[in-house]
Amino acid sequence: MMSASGISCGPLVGGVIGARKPVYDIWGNTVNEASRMESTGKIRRIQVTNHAQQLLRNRFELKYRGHVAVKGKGMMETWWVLGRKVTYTDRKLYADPEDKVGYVLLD
Ligand SMILES: Nc1ncnc2c1ncn2[C@@H]1O[C@H](COP(=O)(O)OP(=O)(O)OP(=O)(O)O)[C@@H](O)[C@H]1O
Repeated sequence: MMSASGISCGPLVGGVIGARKPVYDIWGNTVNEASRMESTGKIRRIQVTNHAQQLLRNRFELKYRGHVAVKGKGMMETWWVLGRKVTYTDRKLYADPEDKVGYVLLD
């Protein structure tokens, strides 16, 4: 199965609604943004908001996408998540022991 993914970070409200058939759901601007990151993204890519990128950038390799038109929000700056950053302690993942920093591509 091929899918696009989106991530946003921020406040939201979660809870169970329904008496006969209770379901847990989440609501808020953050949820809508995450959904828009998915719907304006690309297959096999992870698109994230500015706030999410700030929280991820120390541990993940990101690439600036630019301004994206988002329904209900206007233009938003977004980033692609390329993969996890590999640190010195992860060097065993590399054949070259001197290759101290790199990243693992997701695709
Ligand atoms: N709890 C949730 N789980 C998954 N997706 C959600 C959730 N809440 C909102 N969304 C999705 O976030 C998007 C933005 O929500 P919004 O309230 O702006 O809807 P809308 O303006 O009617 O958008 P659309 O035209 O996409 O239906 C919608 O596509 C909606 O399906």
